[in-house]
Amino acid sequence: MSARKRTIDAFFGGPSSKKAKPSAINLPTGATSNGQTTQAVHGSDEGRKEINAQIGFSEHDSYPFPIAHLPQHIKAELSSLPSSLERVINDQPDLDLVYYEPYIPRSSAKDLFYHLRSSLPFYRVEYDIQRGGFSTHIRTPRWTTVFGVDDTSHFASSLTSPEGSLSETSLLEDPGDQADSTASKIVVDAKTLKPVDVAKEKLYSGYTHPRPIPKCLDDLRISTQRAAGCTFNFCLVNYYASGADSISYHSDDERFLGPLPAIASFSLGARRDFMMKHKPPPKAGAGKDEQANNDAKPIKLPLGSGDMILMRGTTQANWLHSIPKRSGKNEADGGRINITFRRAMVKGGTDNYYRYNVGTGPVYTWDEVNQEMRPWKKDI
Ligand SMILES: O=C(O)CCC(=O)C(=O)O
Ligand SMILES: [Fe+2]
Repeated sequence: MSARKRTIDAFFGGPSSKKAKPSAINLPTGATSNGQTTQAVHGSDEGRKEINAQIGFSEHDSYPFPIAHLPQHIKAELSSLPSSLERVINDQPDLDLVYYEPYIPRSSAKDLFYHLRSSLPFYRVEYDIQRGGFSTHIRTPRWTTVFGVDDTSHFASSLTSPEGSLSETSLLEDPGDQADSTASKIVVDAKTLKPVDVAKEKLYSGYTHPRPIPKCLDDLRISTQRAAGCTFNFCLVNYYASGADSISYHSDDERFLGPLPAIASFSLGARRDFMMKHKPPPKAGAGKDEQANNDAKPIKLPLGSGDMILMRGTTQANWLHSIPKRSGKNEADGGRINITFRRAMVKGGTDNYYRYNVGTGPVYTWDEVNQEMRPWKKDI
C-alpha cells in the first residue's frame, strides 16, 4: 500500500482499503487485468481488433471494479468531433435543440457502445413512490449508472505533505478535471478545498459515495463541453437491453439543474425513437401557456448510433421527452446506450442522481457469453 493511500485511510479513520490492484480484482466480463478487453463476441473483424488496445483503467474506492479507458482509436478521434454540422431545432414554442447527426462517426460509435457496455457497472434500481396515499413499487425499466458530483464539491488529488497530512496545495486543481489519476481522488469542498467526509456527514443519504467520472466517459465529456459551450459535472448512463426497456415521458427540469439547464444526450447502438411533446398548460385559463401548447406539435427523432442532442434554454421547462418501448424485430444487437452530461448545482442533485441511478441493490455487468447483464460478484 502506498504512503498516499495510507494517508487517505488514516484521514477518514476507516479500515485499510479493500481495493486491490486490478490484477487481484474480479473484473467485469470482457476486461482483463493487463488492460486488454477480450473480444469473444465482437472481436472477429479487423477493425474491432483495435478495441483491444486499451491503455489502462480508472480506479477509485467508489467503483466496484476498475473501469477501462477508451480504446486508443476512439480517444484519438475525440479531438476532431463533432463529425457533423450542428442543426438547431427551435421552430416550435419554447423548444431549443441542437442536433448532431452524428456527433461520433457510426463505426466509432459502435465500438464505443461495445466498450462501455462491457466496462461499466450497471444497476436495476427499485424504489417506492407515495402517490395519493398509496405506495407504488417502481422497478426502473432499463439499466442505469451515474458518475459525478455537484458544484458544491469536486474531486481532487490527495497528495501528502512531508508530515504525512493532506497537503492543501495538492487540492488546488481544475475542478473540471475529474478523471486524471482517478484512484487518488477525494471529494473536497469547492469553497474551502477541505476534504468532505462523505460517509460521516451523511451528505449523500448513504446511497453511495460520489464517483469521479471515469476517463472513458470524461474524455467524451471534455469534447462535449467544447461543442456545447458549457460545463458538465455529471454523467448518467442508461442501457436499454431491448425494445422492452424504456423511459417514460418526463422532463429533466429538476431544481438542482438551475432554471435553463443544458443537457447533452448521446445515443449509441440500436436506433430508438426519441419522442417529445409540449407540457400541458397549468390548469385553468393559462392564456399564453395554453396557446404555446396548442401550437406545438409532437416530435419524433429516430436517434441513430453516435447522434447527440443538446437540449437547452426553455426546453426542459416546457417539453417532455421519452423513449417508448418498441416491439417488432430488433437490429442484430438490440441494445442501446444513452449518455447524458448535465450540471448539478447543489447537493440535492448528487443525492437524487445516485439514489435513482445506483441505489442500494446489486451491481450488474455485461456477460459476453450469455449476452446479458449478470450480477457481479467480488472475488474474495
Ligand atoms: O435515452 C434517452 O435518449 C433519454 C434518456 C433520458 O431522458 C434521461 O435519462 O433523462
Ligand atoms: Fe431525460
